[in-house]
Amino acid sequence: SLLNLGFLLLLLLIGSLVSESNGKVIIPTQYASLHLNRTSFPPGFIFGTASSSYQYEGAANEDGRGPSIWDNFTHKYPDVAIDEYHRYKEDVGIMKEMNLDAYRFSISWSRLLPNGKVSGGVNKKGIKYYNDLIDELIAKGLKPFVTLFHWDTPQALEEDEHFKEYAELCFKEFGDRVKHWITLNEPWSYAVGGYATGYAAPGRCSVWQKLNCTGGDSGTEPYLVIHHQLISHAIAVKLYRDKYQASQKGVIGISLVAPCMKVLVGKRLPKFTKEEAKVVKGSFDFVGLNYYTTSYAAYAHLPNNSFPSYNTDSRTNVTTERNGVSIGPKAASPWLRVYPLGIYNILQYTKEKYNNPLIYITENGKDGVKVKGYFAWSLLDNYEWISGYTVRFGINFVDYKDHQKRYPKLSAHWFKNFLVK
Ligand SMILES: N=C(Cc1ccccc1)N[C@@H]1O[C@H](CO[C@@H]2OC[C@@H](O)[C@H](O)[C@H]2O)[C@@H](O)[C@H](O)[C@H]1O
Repeated sequence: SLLNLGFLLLLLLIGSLVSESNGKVIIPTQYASLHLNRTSFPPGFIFGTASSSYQYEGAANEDGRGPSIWDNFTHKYPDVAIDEYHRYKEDVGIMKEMNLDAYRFSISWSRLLPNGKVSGGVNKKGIKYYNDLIDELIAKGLKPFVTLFHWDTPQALEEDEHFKEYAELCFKEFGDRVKHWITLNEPWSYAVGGYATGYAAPGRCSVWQKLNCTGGDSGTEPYLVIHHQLISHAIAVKLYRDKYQASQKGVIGISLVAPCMKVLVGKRLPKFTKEEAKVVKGSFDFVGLNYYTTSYAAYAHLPNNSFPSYNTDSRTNVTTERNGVSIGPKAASPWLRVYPLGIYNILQYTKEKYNNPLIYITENGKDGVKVKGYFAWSLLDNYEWISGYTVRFGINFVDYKDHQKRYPKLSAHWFKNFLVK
């Protein structure tokens, strides 16, 4: 089924990319004859789509939601996103219509805890929204896969850390029906975008890099942020395992992209204490892998007197081409090339290096290992962080000029037929 999953990703990517540009999908002949459908996958294999609260919900200042660092970073934009807060029933209907099995979404921390902490008050309307969404998914036969943190830190918390009590609130309020928890989405992206390059909220980096940052230290902060995210993740997993897993019978993991970082950072790399290491080690029932693309990496010499920065620590120059030849067909985003073999490679690497863990592809994906599920990013075109609405990752089109109306792209039709039970 590795071959099948490889072609699945390729066809979905081609379908979603080609159809958005000119409406026609030309599946190369060598794939057109593929009788690919869900029966090519093990029984119980989960097919879903993924989203996140800040990119989908909108209702940014409605029903008691507090500001997140992204509201701050984008100066209150987007208020609407794609309005899933008001249209979730319609969106669950689209998932049902597409024969999907599951929906991966994230909870807005600042919608539940507008001031970031339980002591600051729990927003009952926020609790109600997620109960309504979870109940609607289950009523339509879809499994909720819930991400606790998808980058939208409550602005009130920029100063300190209360992830554990937020996680406990979610386990208490939703854990009777949510059986798949993802603590963090891509801690690497959050730390690098937010603290090494400043391209993402809260927009910090070393001022000498001239990347429009107002403050920060790209040589130390990205590592501290990842370090504390991993500890927060592990503490939440320990809480779930100690207090909730026996009665609620769910599983908990983390969604990662796959950078590798060791010796080069030296003493700037924060150390885990013995107690911390004990809690972090093995703190997952499954690994969520987010795969988008693969790039070339060539050695890049760093002049001796350079200031330390995450951005140069790997001593590599990452490119999409080698000797003028692209690694794969261009996709909608400048950094994205279609390279299905990359998902095979990262899955095999994860299997061999991390003792063959259970894996869900939580954003775009593939197989050859214990892969239990595949979530396409994304169900709908949405607010794509620093690219706003200029790139479209949805397998359903959203008409931003006509009240966020949803329309299936050709890839949605293809996926629906692939998923017929
Ligand atoms: N976006 C990332 C990781 C990343 C970070 C900075 C630059 C490139 C890629 N990961 C996942 O990719 C998805 C697609 O990412 C888009 O890729 C193209 C970029 O131009 C755009 O800004 C980004 O949102 C996001 O919507 C999900 O929320 C996120 O979990």
